[in-house]
Amino acid sequence: MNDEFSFIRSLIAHRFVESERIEVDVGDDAAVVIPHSDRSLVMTCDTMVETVHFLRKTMSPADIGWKLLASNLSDLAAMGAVPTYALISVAVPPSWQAEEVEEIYHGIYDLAREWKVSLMGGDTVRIPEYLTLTLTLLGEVGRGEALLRSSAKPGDVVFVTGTVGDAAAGLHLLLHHPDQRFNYPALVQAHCRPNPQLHIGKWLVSTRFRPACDDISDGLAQEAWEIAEASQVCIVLDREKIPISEQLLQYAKAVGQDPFEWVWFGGEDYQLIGTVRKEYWAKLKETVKEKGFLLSMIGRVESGTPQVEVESEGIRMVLPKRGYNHFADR
Ligand SMILES: Nc1ncnc2c1ncn2[C@@H]1O[C@H](COP(=O)(O)OP(=O)(O)OP(=O)(O)O)[C@@H](O)[C@H]1O
Ligand SMILES: Cc1ncc(C[n+]2csc(CCOP(=O)(O)O)c2C)c(N)n1
Ligand SMILES: [Mg+2]
Ligand SMILES: [Mg+2]
Ligand SMILES: [Mg+2]
Repeated sequence: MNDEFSFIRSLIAHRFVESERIEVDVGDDAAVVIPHSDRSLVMTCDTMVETVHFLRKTMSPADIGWKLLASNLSDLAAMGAVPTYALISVAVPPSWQAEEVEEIYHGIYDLAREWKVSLMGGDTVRIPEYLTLTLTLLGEVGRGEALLRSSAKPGDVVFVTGTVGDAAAGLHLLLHHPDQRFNYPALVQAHCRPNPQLHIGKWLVSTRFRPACDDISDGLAQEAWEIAEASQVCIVLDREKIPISEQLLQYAKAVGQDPFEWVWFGGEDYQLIGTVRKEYWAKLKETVKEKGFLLSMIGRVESGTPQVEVESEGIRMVLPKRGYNHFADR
């Protein structure tokens, strides 16, 4: 890598781009697109830093690219939005080769193609030590239709998509028992190649039930707390109803770990947690089967102190407001 500009050309050479609304493409000082006049613009941004979000031994370059876009798509899914355009900033240290960064872009493009996200530009700089990637993602949702953390109401049902805790168990496996990776493919997949729940987010908007919604990046407990606080309600989760995968239970047993540590506090599942009026839940559940989505009822919303409680065998306890926190040790 000895020329910034030819490096950028090689990165964007294979990009996915599909839009009739592009007025000025990559190559000028900024990109220009024509907005949809009748839809609201949704904006989000997430960063991945080597040593904090990945190590060379936990994820391949293509996995890193995939997950960078997936974590952003997941925030749009949580808003019920449809993704459109992305910008990527890469800060490359001397320890990373140009070809490896190109591999990262292949991972990004694989997922971008799936969701029709057009890469409209970015920035490329050097950094002394650790690879750092930031993706900014734009999307759209109907006016006033975005799903909010603040719309949970007493009486609502709490739901979650997929299974939770797998990504954290996968990380544990890749760090401590990498030789076991082929025995627990779902855990490795959950950590390295999460699937953002955009179909479900979009469908939730289309029902017009106005559910509350949040994506699980920092852990089920943390995200449930975020809904409880934003909506000023008490969320009561039923421990026995939390969807946990067979592989997570098997792996936890094999390595003598408490599965619930990953389930509650692990994070990076990129599933959705939300709440919806009780009378709409039955209707949701019907459609879910037809569509092949995995959606589980895991609790209820009550009035009272804004917090999260867990109920198990008739005993209720406050679930600690804990999850992944970048500054927890400061
Ligand atoms: N440095 C920042 N400057 C401005 N706004 C920020 C900054 N960091 C976060 N935010 C905003 O704060 C809110 C919460 O951010 P947060 O990063 O916790 O969301 P998230 O992407 O859902 O979580 P995660 O980062 O765990 O995926 C968002 O609206 C986000 O845009
Ligand atoms: C090597 C390594 N160590 C720890 C973790 C766990 N981890 C890092 S960031 C994060 C929360 C989501 O990030 P953010 O809040 O920035 O979106 C989690 C659970 C990892 N993935 N890799
Ligand atoms: Mg964030
Ligand atoms: Mg989020
Ligand atoms: Mg996020």
